[in-house]
Amino acid sequence: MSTATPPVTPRAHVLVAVKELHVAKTRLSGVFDVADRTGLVLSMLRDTLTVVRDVDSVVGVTVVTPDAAVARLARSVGAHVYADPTSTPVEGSVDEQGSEGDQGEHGLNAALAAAADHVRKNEQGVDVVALQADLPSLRRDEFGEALAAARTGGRSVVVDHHGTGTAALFSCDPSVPLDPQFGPGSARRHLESGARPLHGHWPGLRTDVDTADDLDTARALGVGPATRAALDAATPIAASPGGKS
Ligand SMILES: Nc1nc2c(ncn2[C@@H]2O[C@H](COP(=O)(O)OP(=O)(O)OP(=O)(O)O)[C@@H](O)[C@H]2O)c(=O)[nH]1
Ligand SMILES: C=C(OP(=O)(O)O)C(=O)O
Repeated sequence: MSTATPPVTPRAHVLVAVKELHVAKTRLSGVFDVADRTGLVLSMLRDTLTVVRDVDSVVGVTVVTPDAAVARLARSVGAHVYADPTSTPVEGSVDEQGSEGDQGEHGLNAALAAAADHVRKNEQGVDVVALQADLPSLRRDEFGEALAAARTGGRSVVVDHHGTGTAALFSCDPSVPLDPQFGPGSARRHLESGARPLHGHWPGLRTDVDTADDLDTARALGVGPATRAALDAATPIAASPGGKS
């Protein structure tokens, strides 16, 4: 009789954080007005979530946000919603909301850490991933390969295409906190805090869009259908007569 331990089927829960839309993508304010920036953020989020939810080992996706429109989009593509514990609650019912106690920490990393704790409390043994929300060129096979590479243990990171930011942060050991340290220069912080760099040719996964140059890079790689439609509908400021602001 075999005494071999059956292989553990990989199970990952992906966290995607999005701030209030009206203050999103400020680095694109010279290219698009706030309406087009909002449309672009939502379309990139839709494309990112649509790819990720179809990856075999992904058993759940949670969008971490204080924004009601972002929450509605998340639910429309089958994601859960976790309201930022550090900002005004999302209108209407949310799946979960950070407690008042989280008010002591602020911003993105507090929100992601709180959401990761919540997911791990409810889904024993699941791997947790913090993934950027602005990956319009992300491909299913890339994310599947990165997840498989992360599963070799512990906490790991996919560095972005600039070599300074973080495209994705993984913790594949329930005893290892995700410990998100996103923000400018986050790749160094994640590596210095012990995350393993994951090496793979994943251009779509590594191309998060924050600047006009990033957008050109993503366009060259090819973007998802929602992002393509948003870009086709947008009016770049330089192209409009008198310039929109
Ligand atoms: N839920 C949540 N998401 C955040 C917060 N701060 C930033 N984010 C998200 O984290 C990612 C990186 O944030 P930033 O680079 O600061 O914001 P951005 O909108 O991408 O771009 P800029 O405004 O040009 O800096 C984006 O997807 C943001 O929407 C926060 O406090 N809460
Ligand atoms: C937040 C980050 O990146 P960006 O500001 O480019 O979205 C990051 O790389 O940690």
